[in-house]
Amino acid sequence: MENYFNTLSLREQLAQLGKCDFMKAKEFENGVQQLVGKKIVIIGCGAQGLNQGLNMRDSGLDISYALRDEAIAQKRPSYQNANAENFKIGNYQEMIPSADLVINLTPDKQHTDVVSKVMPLMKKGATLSYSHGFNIVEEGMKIREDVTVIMLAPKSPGTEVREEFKRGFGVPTLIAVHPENDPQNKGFELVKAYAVATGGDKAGVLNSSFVAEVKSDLMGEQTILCGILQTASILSFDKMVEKGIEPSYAAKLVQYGWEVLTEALKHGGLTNMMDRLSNPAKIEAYKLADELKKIMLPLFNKHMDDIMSGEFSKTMMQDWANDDINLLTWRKQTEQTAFEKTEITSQDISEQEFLDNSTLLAAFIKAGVELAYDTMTKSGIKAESAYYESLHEAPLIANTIARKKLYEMNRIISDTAEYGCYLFDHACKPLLKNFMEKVEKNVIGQSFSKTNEVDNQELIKINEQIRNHPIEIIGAKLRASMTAMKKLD
Ligand SMILES: NC(=O)C1=CN([C@@H]2O[C@H](COP(=O)(O)OP(=O)(O)OC[C@H]3O[C@@H](n4cnc5c(N)ncnc54)[C@H](OP(=O)(O)O)[C@@H]3O)[C@@H](O)[C@H]2O)C=CC1
Ligand SMILES: CC[C@](O)(C(C)=O)C(=O)O
Ligand SMILES: [Mg+2]
Ligand SMILES: [Mg+2]
Repeated sequence: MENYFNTLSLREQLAQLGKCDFMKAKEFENGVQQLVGKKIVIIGCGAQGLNQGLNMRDSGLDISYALRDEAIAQKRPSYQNANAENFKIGNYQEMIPSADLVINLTPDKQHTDVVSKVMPLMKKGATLSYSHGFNIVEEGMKIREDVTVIMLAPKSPGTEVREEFKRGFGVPTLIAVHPENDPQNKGFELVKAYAVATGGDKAGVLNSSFVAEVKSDLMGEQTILCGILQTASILSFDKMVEKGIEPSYAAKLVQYGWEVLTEALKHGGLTNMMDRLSNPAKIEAYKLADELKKIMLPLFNKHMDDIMSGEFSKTMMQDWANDDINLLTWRKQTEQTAFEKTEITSQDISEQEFLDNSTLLAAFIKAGVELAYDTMTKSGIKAESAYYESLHEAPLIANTIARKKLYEMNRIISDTAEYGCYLFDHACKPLLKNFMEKVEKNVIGQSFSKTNEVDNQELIKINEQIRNHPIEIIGAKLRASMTAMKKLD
């Protein structure tokens, strides 16, 4: 098997990377009809498997689970997840031959093995689905010619796929049909119905390609979504403690600060998030973000280049072949950080106090979102996709940190995202050493506004620059169609 993207001509690479059509509500008029009465079998019942299955069943579809024999025999968490929700469960031999749609929601590392086992059992003309295109694009997996291959990629952790659905909303979703596997020309209608069943149509669906999904998803998760949040959490916590802020207060400020800031981001973009700061703090956050962008640009470019060339996937697959030695070591190290181990204070912190005392966190979000968006769009990824993959998803990841810090984020995201997040984090922290040495507690841990005045002309210029960044333009357009978006409880 060879990297599919690298086998394409440049023309075809650009065409697939640039495929990204924002779908109108009326294109979903048929609802879930195409899947009603079809037997849908999900393989794996983890972060995506469980939550997509629950949404699809609530949408009136026939959902059951195929688990590997040992998961059933040992009643592993996947079995317990499916069983507790009263889903029908069986092994591959029992479940796959009668399935019309098989949804592979096992970890990316397992896809070649799982798909190779499942493919001979699939009935003629059935459909196989993925939620991330790594196996097809980076590993070059070939699927039987009679099988239709589709992808529905929620731009969200699995837990939030469910939470947003329960709120009557959804998460932005990329859908695609693999051009090499659509023998009956039915993939598009099926995957549209699948998007309605998971709730994606309420938040925004992009008709995209496997290639565009993989290259943008890997970039978003490694940089702004998980990498930046991890790096900035650890550095900000350590800085506060070094400057004498009570550790339990510092831990709480970081754990929940991301959620407060990105809730403002979700509803009104960077403009609204920055407007929620005091004017002196906004100016300071803007300046810090500018510095951060200069320092981190080469790292963002490196991640994008390595993702595009296949270098990233090659090194991660070497780790797979090496029993995940790097992933497991880095996971353990993250569990041992002082931020992770510090109990949070029971003291109440008001929403405004979170905003006032987190100028540096706001700067990290602004720098990370704009850099991720700019790097992706300069590499051929479309604006809508880059927006979902940076700004819109950041709050959904922040929700996981608010539950149980970085442990929860890294547990909920895919192993692929977790690996890329650590890779970024380890390269980023040393780059930020000099920057962090200059940081004082007036930008993290305490309020900036008390001691500072505002130059009106400077503020006007900064407001204009924040509002006119291209991500704010596309964001306002996309959010205008998110009429069902709800605020956090
Ligand atoms: N995590 C997320 O939120 C997101 C994930 N995705 C994509 O969704 C897919 C699923 O990821 P995710 O939900 O994180 O996966 P998980 O890590 O949650 O694992 C899913 C399930 O796979 C089963 N599994 C593990 N190894 C095997 C194997 N060798 N054979 C069969 N089953 C196995 C596990 O059950 P058991 O070990 O009990 O058999 C587990 O319940 C990936 O392609 C990922 O990139 C896309 C968007 C977001
Ligand atoms: C951000 C990580 C992710 O891509 C996701 C939740 O969307 C993943 O692979 O888990
Ligand atoms: Mg993703
Ligand atoms: Mg991912």
